Amino acid sequence: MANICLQATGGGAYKFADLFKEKLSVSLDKEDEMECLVTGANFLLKAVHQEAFTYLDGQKEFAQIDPNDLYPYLLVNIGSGVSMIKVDGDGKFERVSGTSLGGGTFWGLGRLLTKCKNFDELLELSHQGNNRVIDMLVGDIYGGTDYAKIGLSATTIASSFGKAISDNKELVDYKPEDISRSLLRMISNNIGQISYLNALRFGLKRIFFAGFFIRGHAYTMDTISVAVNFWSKGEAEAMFLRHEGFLGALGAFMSYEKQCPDGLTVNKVPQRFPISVSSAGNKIYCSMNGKSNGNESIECTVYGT
Ligand SMILES: Nc1ncnc2c1ncn2[C@@H]1O[C@H](COP(=O)(O)OP(=O)(O)O)[C@@H](O)[C@H]1O
Ligand SMILES: CC(C)(COP(=O)(O)O)[C@@H](O)C(=O)NCCC(=O)O
Repeated sequence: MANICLQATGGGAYKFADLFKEKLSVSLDKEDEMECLVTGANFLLKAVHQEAFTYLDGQKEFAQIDPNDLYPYLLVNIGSGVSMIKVDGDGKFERVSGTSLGGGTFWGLGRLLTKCKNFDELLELSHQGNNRVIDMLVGDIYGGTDYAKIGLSATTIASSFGKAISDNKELVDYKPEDISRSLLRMISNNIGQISYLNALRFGLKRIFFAGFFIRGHAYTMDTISVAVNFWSKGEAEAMFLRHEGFLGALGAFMSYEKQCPDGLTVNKVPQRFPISVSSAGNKIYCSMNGKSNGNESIECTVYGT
């Protein structure tokens, strides 16, 4: 069997390399995860029409991104954990921060606390939940009133899951949907806050949130947006990417160009839309056809030799 080599990234490219080789005779060419995330994000933000959008109060608004005025920005990738990367250009970046409280925390704690069998079920539950049942609000502490002097309204979460200490209840007394909702808010709020602080630290105006954790979920995006808005006192805005979960894969895919400059003719994107990233005989395609209505997916096809 011919030896196929695939560009791969992330921990899995290391963890499963032997398995791919043994079972499929496929070699994994390991591409750096941060580099791939940045390459993927830069490509999408420059080439895809209506890639970035804001999301607040259920309103999705596409952002006009000028490819010539993209940098610097903060890229926040929420996978199992969270990486925060300051991006200054193509291939120019620094991972400035991160947090271990990420998508894995939401899914892991959620699984333990609710017995949900999969991520989608847990996410779905959060739709119906009410976090006030479990979260301790400022009003719970201040007898129903705001703490206006320091800018905290009665409905602000004072302590995530804090009500569980005073309720004399057991886990079984809480509804899984309320637990899921509190958990989602806790994780999303925390990520939003740390991201904003890092943007502030480096004077970055734009924060793009991506990663498979987001999954276009309204409440997740809303919570992150509110957190960024709250902590920045309205100065900063969270932005999301339509192809949020595929930055790394896209970056790894695009590294074919770097790996095989002679054997592959990769066309530069001639215009922002429609996309025709690559064409290499019968080896690689990355295309998005037709007029954009904001809902297309990008198709990437890789053929081994
Ligand atoms: N169908 C799903 N199954 C499991 N996790 C999912 C799913 N959809 C979204 N997620 C979220 O994505 C996270 C993993 O993101 P991913 O980018 O794949 O991380 P990693 O790079 O660590 O593999 C999970 O921790 C979970 O929060
Ligand atoms: C180690 C990782 C880069 C791996 O990426 P992931 O698979 O989570 O997408 C990421 O989980 C991470 O940045 N964790 C946070 C570590 C920290 O800064 O505390």
